[in-house]
Amino acid sequence: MQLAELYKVYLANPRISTDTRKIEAGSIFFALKGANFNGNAFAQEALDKGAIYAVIDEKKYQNSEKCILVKNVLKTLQQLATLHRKNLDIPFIAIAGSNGKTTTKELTALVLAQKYKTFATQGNLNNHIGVPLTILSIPKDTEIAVIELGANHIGETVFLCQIAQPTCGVVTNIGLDHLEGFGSLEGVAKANSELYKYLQKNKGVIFLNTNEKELLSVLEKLKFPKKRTFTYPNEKDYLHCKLGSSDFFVSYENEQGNFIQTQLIGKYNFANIATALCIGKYFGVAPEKMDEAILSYKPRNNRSQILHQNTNIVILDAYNANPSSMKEAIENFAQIQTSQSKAVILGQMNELGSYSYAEHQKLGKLIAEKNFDLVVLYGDEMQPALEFLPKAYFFTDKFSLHNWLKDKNLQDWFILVKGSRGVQMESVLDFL
Ligand SMILES: CC(=O)N[C@H]1[C@@H](OP(=O)(O)OP(=O)(O)OC[C@H]2O[C@@H](n3ccc(=O)[nH]c3=O)[C@H](O)[C@@H]2O)O[C@H](CO)[C@@H](O)[C@@H]1O[C@H](C)C(=O)N[C@@H](C)C(=O)N[C@H](CCC(=O)N[C@@H](CCC[C@@H](N)C(=O)O)C(=O)O)C(=O)O
Ligand SMILES: Nc1ncnc2c1ncn2[C@@H]1O[C@H](COP(=O)(O)OP(=O)(O)OP(=O)(O)O)[C@@H](O)[C@H]1O
Ligand SMILES: C[C@@H](N)C(=O)N[C@H](C)C(=O)O
Repeated sequence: MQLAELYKVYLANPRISTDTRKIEAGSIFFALKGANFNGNAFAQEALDKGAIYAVIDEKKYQNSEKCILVKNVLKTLQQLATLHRKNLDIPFIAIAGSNGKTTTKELTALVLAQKYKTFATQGNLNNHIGVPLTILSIPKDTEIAVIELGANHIGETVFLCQIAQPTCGVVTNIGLDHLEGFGSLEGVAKANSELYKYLQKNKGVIFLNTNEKELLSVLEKLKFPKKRTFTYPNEKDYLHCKLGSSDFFVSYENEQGNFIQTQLIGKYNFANIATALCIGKYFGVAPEKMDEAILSYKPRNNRSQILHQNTNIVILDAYNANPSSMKEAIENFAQIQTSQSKAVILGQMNELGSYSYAEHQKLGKLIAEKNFDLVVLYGDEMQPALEFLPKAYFFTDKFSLHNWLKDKNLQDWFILVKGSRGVQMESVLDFL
């Protein structure tokens, strides 16, 4: 079937499913191929469960007129999203960068929703499949879209830009994430500059955190026109961060000179808040409405959450980890004043490739400088950190870690839990 024809089918039934385990009746099923399954094999099941069409790319599975045969299902999904985006004449704000994309995206969407019908990426659906699915979920009456772009290799951001066609964009920061794929910090900078280059070519606007020196140097090299850059802080900047030491939530000073206490911890989250306010200001959202929006945001899903776990207070920051975000989280944890004993329970940082040894070693050094009362490390790749931490407890299997924590029976501790997604450090919660 031709793309234009498929687009008509989509417009009449604008819901897409890719998974028969959570299929929506009335949706069009796209049979993707993945590491574990061939989606084509689920086409019939999708139709049986209420999908109105199944888009497949293997003829042998075409056993009804409801099966639409295309050359490549993934490419078709991406092309359909590109076409749909072209037909949405609204601002698209792309959020890229090493750390803080999802939080910045959530805050920005809440701020913009005070004035516009806003649509934002759900959860973390930010890759070559997630971005097309996001775009194909955008309702017709949407006035503004906030789209997260994820990447772990060079070329991926520009590819996603061609689908999402952003009119504005933010690179949150350039840090040491996904070094295996990006190759180096320069690689991370190059990958993120793909968004800037796209916006440069298409006369877009960028929102810039001028505290991020790496971003400034990328822009300098690109000679991005200043008049299309909306920055913070600037001369008239009204935002000041105040990190209380007794209450650890981030406060900021608003235009009226009042301190707004948010539900977010960590100075790093101030940058995310400031970006959202900067974008809101650009789009004319009233300052008091923006404050309301920021105040309402409470992080979920393992991202810098504060939990009261029996008698312990836990900062659960186990959504992901890389050298930059680990450093921020540890420094923030160290500066919080409390009478409680402090423990860090940290899982290994994934996707660091040849940097893994040295970066885990550096992490060990940083932790040692902070003199926490208890250090617990998990994962094979954490081993080099032990060089600086002779008293740390180290585990390479979850069963032993959990049993040890259960026996230790920590009471009235202040605990930071962080690690890469792959090591799922949130599992320790049941033993705290
Ligand atoms: C293809 C797919 O969507 N897979 C999801 C699926 O995985 P599963 O292992 O079960 O199956 P397969 O992938 O092999 O299956 C192929 C298809 O068959 C379907 N199917 C399977 C069984 C069945 O009974 N019925 C079926 O219909 C199946 O649904 C497939 O369509 O399920 C998993 C559990 O829900 C999903 O995790 C898996 O999703 C994959 C990983 C995915 O890419 N999903 C995107 C929608 C997405 O955006 N996911 C984000 C995470 C993005 C991310 O990691 N971003 C990175 C940077 C980008 C890196 C990029 N280069 C990359 O490679 O991704 C970042 O740092 O932010 C998310 O889920 O949060
Ligand atoms: N501005 C920031 N600078 C450094 N680290 C940050 C920043 N914002 C968030 N983090 C850290 O990153 C973790 C994940 O936050 P968030 O999900 O917002 O980032 P992300 O870039 O979307 O991550 P991912 O690419 O994995 O989706 C947080 O729990 C926190 O530890
Ligand atoms: C979860 C995914 N978005 C990510 O950031 N992965 C890195 C490698 C991690 O989990 O730390």
